[in-house]
Amino acid sequence: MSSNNIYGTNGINVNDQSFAVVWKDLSYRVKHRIIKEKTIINGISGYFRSGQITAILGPSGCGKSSLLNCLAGIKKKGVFGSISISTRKKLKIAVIGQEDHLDPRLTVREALNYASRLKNLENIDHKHNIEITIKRLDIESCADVRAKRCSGGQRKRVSIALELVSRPNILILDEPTSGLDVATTWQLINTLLDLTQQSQKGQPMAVVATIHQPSGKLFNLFHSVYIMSYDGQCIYQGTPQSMVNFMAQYGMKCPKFHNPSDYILEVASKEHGIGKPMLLASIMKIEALDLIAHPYKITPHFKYNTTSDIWTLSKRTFVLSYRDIWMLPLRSAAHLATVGLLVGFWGPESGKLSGCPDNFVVDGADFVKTFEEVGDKLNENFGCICFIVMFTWFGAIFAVLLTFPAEMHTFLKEYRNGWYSIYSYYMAKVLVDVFWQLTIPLLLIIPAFVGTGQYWETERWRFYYFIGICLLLALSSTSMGLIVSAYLMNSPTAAAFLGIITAFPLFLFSGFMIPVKDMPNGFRHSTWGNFVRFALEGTTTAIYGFNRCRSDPIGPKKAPIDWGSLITEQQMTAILASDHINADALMNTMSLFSGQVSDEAQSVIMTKMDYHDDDMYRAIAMLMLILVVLKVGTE
Ligand SMILES: Nc1ncnc2c1ncn2[C@@H]1O[C@H](COP(=O)(O)OP(=O)(O)OP(=O)(O)O)[C@@H](O)[C@H]1O
Repeated sequence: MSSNNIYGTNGINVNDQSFAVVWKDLSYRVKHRIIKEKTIINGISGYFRSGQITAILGPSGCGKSSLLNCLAGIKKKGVFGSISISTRKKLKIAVIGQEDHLDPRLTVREALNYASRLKNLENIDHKHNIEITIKRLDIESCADVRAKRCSGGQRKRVSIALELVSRPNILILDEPTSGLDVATTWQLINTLLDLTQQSQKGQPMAVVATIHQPSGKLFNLFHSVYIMSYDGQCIYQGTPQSMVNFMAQYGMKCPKFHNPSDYILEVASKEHGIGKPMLLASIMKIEALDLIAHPYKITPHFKYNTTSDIWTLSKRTFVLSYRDIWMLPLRSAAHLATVGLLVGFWGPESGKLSGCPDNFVVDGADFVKTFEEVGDKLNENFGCICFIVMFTWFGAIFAVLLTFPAEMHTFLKEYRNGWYSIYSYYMAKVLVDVFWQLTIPLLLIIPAFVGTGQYWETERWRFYYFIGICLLLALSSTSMGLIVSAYLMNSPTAAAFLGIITAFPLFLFSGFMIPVKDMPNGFRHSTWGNFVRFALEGTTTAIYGFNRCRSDPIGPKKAPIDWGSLITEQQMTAILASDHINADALMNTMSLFSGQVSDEAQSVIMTKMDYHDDDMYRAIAMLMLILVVLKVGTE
């Protein structure tokens, strides 16, 4: 090994207390539409070690963030080469991305409290831990302020504090100084420097950060700098102080009074010609031949306390949901306002008619008129039930589509940093969601059911089944919302659009427009996955099925209708010849109606829609099945 070699075992020697991470011939390639494969990181080597802060610099788009993601294990696909570590001990890695993703609804102290409880497995004094962290990061002035009110610099510090509550061994930061003024940047880097010097349970911390164009003074603060060129290659690693000499060795003299970091960045972005970064990259490749890989692999290893995590996450999710100043009041107001519209539109008598024989046998009245009136009213009420079902679906899915994308980024950040398992997060979300889903939709379902005069007076169970089916639908739509949001987490507008668009096929094939039995084969089969169909089938059957005609309290029981006496042969001939009466529709409704004038009498709507009592149980079973499938999908 040559004496002036940057790498070499001396450079990264480690003792029992310290550790080093070494990457050799690391490449990162991604699929590309035109050139098939794009190389982002191009066979680079390097290291960082505990007790030091290593700054990664380079022109914009050279692959700094990609390198951090590879080192942190966030990127795995398309990563080639080796990343090794000098210790067998399990090290905690915390990654802080360019965006801080702090929840605006929590104060800094509250956020730290949840972080401390989620991240520390041991039973520690959380209050003490939080106070120490607040002092270390110098965020006393904003400790009791909600995150949205913190300044840019404070937000960066809070992000670091959230990770520090569990004392990570490696802290990886992507552009922690972006958007900060010179003084705040200086303060932040000094805080990071302090962290590397403070022992973490006997093990010093390693800090790696990408930095954009530091001042000369700031550049000299780093223990080690790692410079990348425009094409994802390494052109220098070492102390900032020795960089000028290193470059001068190869004919690249930093002009007097020129900031050395600016000069190497100019070289890195080929401002002084393409040959200079190529030359430095080749030299670094030769130097890296002496870089010795360590025997152990970095394997992010997280331990969880699932029960305690679910409890802490549930508390946090609950606090966040009721602190959302718009969502909860708006959702509640929308449900209540819709009840007003619904009752005003359909009226309190909407559900009174049963569609049973009693409705049609009115002494002295014109049968045809009565039948049409009853049929129309029943259809109107069927529309009312369909509206309740659709609103339940909409209300539940939109609440998720609009709120989840913001939470998703926080979840990903915390999950990747080992705060908790997906299972804990999911369970907490379900527990809290179920609470809201069992309460908010009820603001619409109960008053709408009672206000539109649906039948339940002597058979309360109809009411409970109706509510139960609507709540199952609300749970299913929430799960669907979670899946759509998760897939489209970077595009909440697309998620909301998809949410609106899916309403149409769900509604169209729910059986409201055309009874399922009358749909063409392909469409009919597709309705097996349509939870709106089953909710409509279940709720309608709960109201009109199960011998409603026998227990119908409206009017005294009448004798079965004698069609022959109601419509004489001459009348029938006249009906068939009439231009005013739609003979086909009349015959159709009459035939439906004649089917129920028996001991098995059932509401005409059941006959018309081809619903049977068992359909209610099938609807419940199908909604549960769809819910399970969607919940599995959510995971
Ligand atoms: N998955 C991907 N598919 C296609 N291109 C990608 C992918 N990931 C990164 N890139 C490209 O790789 C290059 C490096 O990206 P990266 O974010 O690592 O750069 P950077 O040096 O951190 O940039 P900046 O300093 O501007 O944040 C960019 O050109 C980026 O567009």
